[in-house]
Amino acid sequence: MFSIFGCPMHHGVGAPGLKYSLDYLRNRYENLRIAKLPEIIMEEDASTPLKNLNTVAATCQSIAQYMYSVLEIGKTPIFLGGDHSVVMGSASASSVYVKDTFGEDTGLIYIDAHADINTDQTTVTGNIHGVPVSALLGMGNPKLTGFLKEGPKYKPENIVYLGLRDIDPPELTILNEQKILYYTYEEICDKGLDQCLTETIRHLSHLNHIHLSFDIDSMDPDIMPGVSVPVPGGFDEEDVFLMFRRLMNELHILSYDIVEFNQEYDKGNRTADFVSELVDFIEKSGKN
Ligand SMILES: NC(=[NH2+])NCCC[C@H](N)C(=O)O
Ligand SMILES: [Mn+2]
Repeated sequence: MFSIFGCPMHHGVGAPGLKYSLDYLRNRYENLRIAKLPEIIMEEDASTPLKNLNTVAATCQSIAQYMYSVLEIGKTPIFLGGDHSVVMGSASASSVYVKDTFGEDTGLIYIDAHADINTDQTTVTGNIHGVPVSALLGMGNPKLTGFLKEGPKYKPENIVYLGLRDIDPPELTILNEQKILYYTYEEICDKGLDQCLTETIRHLSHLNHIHLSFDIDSMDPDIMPGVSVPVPGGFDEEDVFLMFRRLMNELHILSYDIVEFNQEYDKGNRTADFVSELVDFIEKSGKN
């Protein structure tokens, strides 16, 4: 059984459209009349380049607690953003739950145009949705590395990225230093998506639990314009359904995120409709 819930996080990027985008989905689609966790607004100080740090941290902590309780009652979470900073809450919950319950590590599949692996030392924008993966690795500001439990939540060898096409230079250094497996969109076009999925599946097949985090900006903004940080090129609908179908059939997916839908930039509800269809697809394909 699935539990679908969301958080209209926007303080990780500061795009105002994200504030109402989750409500837009909730009002428009019957399958998305979902539980909603609020952003928890905190007092901020100016001691860090990370914008809205205390607010994002408090909100991620509440996401992590809610998600952990969903996993505890045996449901499969499908979590809707908000900006991608929310993955620090959701993916932390999956990792801590799996460690507490089975004593095992969790894997992370990150489908995104961006690597989101800056730190407070490397970020140019100061937007926290650009740093969550380093936080999950235990790097960067300590306010972002202790959700539910102190310390790293994922090992670099248990992470795979699919579809990167906008990597900041310091992010490339971190990806290579950490020896994280990543497929750029260009490489996927060269090799073929099926081959890259086969390799992804092989790389993660030793894991019994995987968190799948899907950023809509991994898709071509000409097709899916409703995102805050569009990058030219990217996946189409068919690619995304193929990825989800194979990953769901051939790996053990414990939990899902779908993030970064921004209604302000959508055209003719194309992106909104797709979010609803993707949730439907996951629910129908899910074996549980
Ligand atoms: N989840 C996203 N859309 N992330 C975009 C990050 C963009 C850029 N790399 C930054 O650090 O700000
Ligand atoms: Mn992202």
